[in-house]
Amino acid sequence: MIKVEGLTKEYGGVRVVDGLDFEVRPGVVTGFLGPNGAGKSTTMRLVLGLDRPTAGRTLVDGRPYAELDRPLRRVGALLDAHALHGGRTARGHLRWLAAANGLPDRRVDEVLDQVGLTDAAGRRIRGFSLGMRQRLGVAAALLGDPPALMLDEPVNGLDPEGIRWIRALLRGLAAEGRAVLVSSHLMTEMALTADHLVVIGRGRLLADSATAAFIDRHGRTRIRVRAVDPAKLAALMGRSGLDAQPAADGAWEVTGTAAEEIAALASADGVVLYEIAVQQDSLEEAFMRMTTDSVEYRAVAA
Ligand SMILES: Nc1ncnc2c1ncn2[C@@H]1O[C@H](COP(=O)(O)OP(=O)(O)OP(=O)(O)O)[C@@H](O)[C@H]1O
Repeated sequence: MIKVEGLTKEYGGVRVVDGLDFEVRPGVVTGFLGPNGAGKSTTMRLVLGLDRPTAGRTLVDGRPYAELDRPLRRVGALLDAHALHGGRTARGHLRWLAAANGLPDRRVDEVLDQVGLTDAAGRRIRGFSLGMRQRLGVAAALLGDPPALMLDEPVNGLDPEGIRWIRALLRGLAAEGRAVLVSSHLMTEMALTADHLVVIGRGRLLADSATAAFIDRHGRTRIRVRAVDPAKLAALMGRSGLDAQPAADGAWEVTGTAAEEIAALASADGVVLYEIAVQQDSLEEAFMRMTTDSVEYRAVAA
C-alpha cells in the first residue's frame, strides 16, 4: 500500500503539489490522471524519495521510502525510460540492480522473460527502441517482486500489441493482490486498465473514485433517438421541453431524461422510433469536462 499524506512540493516558491492525500490500495489498478504539469511525476518522485517534500509525507507499507530495507522488494517503479545507462546490456543492467538490492540473479532471467526481452537480453541498451526501454523499465520494477508498483506513462512508445500487453500485465499484477499506480494520457487505455482513479490538477486532488463512478459523475448521458418520420420527431422534440439537440444524421440527442420517458412520449404522440440508444460519455470526455478549469488556469499562468 502506498499512502500520500498532506503532500506539498514547491520549486522556487511555486507550489506544484498542493496538500495531496490519497492511497493506492492493494488488488486494484489505480490510474493517476491529470493535465500536463499537474504534478503526477513529482508525486511519484516524492514517493520514491528522489526529492524531498516541502510538507507532508509519503509512505510505502507504512514507512517512508528512505527507511525501507531493500526498497525494490517493497515498491517497483518505472519513471523515465530514457534514464538508462546505454552502454550496459539489458541483462547487465538488471544484474547490477539485483546485486545492489540483494536480489538473486535468477530473478533477472525471470523478469526478462516476463517482459518478453529474453532474446534481447545480451544487447546494449543504447540500441533499444523506446518500447524496448519501457519493457526493460518494467522488468526493473518487477525485479524485487514488490507488493506495490508505480509506473509513469508505461505505454509511452509501445505499439498496440505492447499496449495490450501492459494492460494485461497491470491487471494481472493487481489480481495477485499488488497495489498498482499508473499514469497515462491515453484515456481509452486508462478506462480499460484502471479500476480506480486519482485525478489531480494544479497539484491538487480533483477526484478519488472508482472509474465507473467518475464517468457517471462527470460525464453526460445522452439518449439518441431516430424516428421513421423525422419531421414528426422534430415537432415532438420542439414541443416536449426536453433538452434535445438535432444530430447531423436526422437523429436527436436528448440529455437529462431517461430513455423510458422518451419512448413513452413518442408512443403517446404516435411517433414510431426505430432507434433509441443510451450513450455515456467516455472517460476522456468526462476527464476533459472536469479538468477544463485546471487547463485554463495553466494556460493563463503560462
Ligand atoms: N525539478 C524541478 N524544478 C522546478 N520545477 C519542476 C521540477 N520538477 C517539476 N517541476 C514543475 O512542476 C510541475 C509539475 O510537473 P510534473 O512533471 O510533476 O507534472 P506531470 O503531471 O507529471 O506532467 P506531465 O503529464 O506533463 O508528465 C511542472 O510545472 C514542472 O515544470
